[in-house]
Amino acid sequence: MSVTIVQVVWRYPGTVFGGLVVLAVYRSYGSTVLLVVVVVIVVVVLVVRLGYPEFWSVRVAGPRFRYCKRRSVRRQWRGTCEAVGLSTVRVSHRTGARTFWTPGLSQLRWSSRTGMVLAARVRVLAGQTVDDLAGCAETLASAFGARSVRVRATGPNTADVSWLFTDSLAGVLAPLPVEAVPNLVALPVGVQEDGTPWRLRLAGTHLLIVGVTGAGKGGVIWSLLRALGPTIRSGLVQVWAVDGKGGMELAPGRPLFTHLATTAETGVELLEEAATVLAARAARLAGTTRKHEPTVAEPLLVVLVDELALLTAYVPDRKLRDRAEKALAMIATQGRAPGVVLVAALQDPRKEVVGLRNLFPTKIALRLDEKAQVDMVLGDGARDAGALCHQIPETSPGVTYVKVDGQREPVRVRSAYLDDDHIAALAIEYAAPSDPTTSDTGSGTNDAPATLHLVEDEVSPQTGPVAA
Ligand SMILES: Nc1ncnc2c1ncn2[C@@H]1O[C@H](COP(=O)(O)OP(=O)(O)OP(=O)(O)O)[C@@H](O)[C@H]1O
Repeated sequence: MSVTIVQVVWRYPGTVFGGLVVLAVYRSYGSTVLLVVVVVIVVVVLVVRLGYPEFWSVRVAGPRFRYCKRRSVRRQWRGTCEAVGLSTVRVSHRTGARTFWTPGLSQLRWSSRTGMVLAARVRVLAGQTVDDLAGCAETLASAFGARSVRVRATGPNTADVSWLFTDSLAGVLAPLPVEAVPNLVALPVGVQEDGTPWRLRLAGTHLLIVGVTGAGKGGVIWSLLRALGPTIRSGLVQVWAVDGKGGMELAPGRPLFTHLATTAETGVELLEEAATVLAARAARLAGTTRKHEPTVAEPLLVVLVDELALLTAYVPDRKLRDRAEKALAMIATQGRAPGVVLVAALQDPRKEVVGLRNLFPTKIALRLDEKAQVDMVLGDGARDAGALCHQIPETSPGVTYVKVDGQREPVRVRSAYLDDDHIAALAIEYAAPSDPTTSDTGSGTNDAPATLHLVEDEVSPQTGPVAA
């Protein structure tokens, strides 16, 4: 009997406490006072709930929801595992007793309050793999009323499991604060669906950004440029941009770019010049270091190409196309170590459009037309692992799946959005130092001159390396 009472108190502490209070008031003051107290409480609750909905949701409903969900996951974990086939039964040879073994659940906590993400560490049983756990993700989500469940391997038999109860990527994300000393291997450009920042590596990689027209490639590019702002202004990073659409996309940020090419011809010349810089750097660095440290004398060179296909697949002049492909291949295959990074945006991921796809270590896939394109961009198995780019609604530009370095599973993220005013302010605040090597006047969409000199020939004294 006493065990049953303890169990009831343990299971329903709020109800038991409330009942005891009601009983105490009734015994001490009688039924009239109890009625008055109940009416006052009901009125206060109704006034707060209807009159102050935000306060109610933040201070009352939210904490109650989090408390109940956490408790129900903890309590129903074993039963749910049994139901989805993650538990095993072992029978003792000696006594014949049956024991249920369930994957261990630990560190159960709310990792993001705004994003409503309940996270835990799960250790699978001997004979199981993290893939077995991931295979039950949908059932684990519906069992606890979550929108989705993400399973991320942290070891051969452990995984971080996250229950997502709301879509934290539903709203437009305002431009993020700019860090005074940007970290070139973790630039904040948006938010991940668990509410944590989405940070992009730039140094030592190449970035491919793919999405149909209107998918929000611009949001990713401008967020990246914003995060780079202080390094662009100080000259530690130079952005050489090619806008295949005649400057329509990138021209508003003209002061940020050391060079901006707006035609196929000048775009190809710019790529070739970047390849020349790369070759010179590589020859100089050969045998001394394998890692480029950006300095003002030798900055990280970001070759930004918006609509890559306009330089490759759609150029009618075959010679020009071959030159573009040759320069791109050189940058993509050899550019990372000497600090020449390619960031390319593209609408159509088909192989004939970009044969270089596999040379981009970081791939970002926004909304795509067909499900077959998901694996084309993010790699084999990405769609099965949860990258549903073809299901991103048109009403959610900027929502993206990305393979974060070191993670097997694609992560759903959303880039911040910069409107025209933000871009104009960005261009003024973080304008690149004027480059005496170019005849570019910096007014609008001037193309890069046909011949650019090597950056290291013409620059001011070296400053310290950037934080990386
Ligand atoms: N991160 C974002 N958050 C919210 N809205 C966005 C975001 N990025 C873009 N948008 C909206 O979507 C529209 C299209 O975005 P954008 O021009 O960046 O698409 P795109 O993929 O570059 O298309 P295209 O290839 O045709 O240039 C923008 O005008 C803007 O209204």
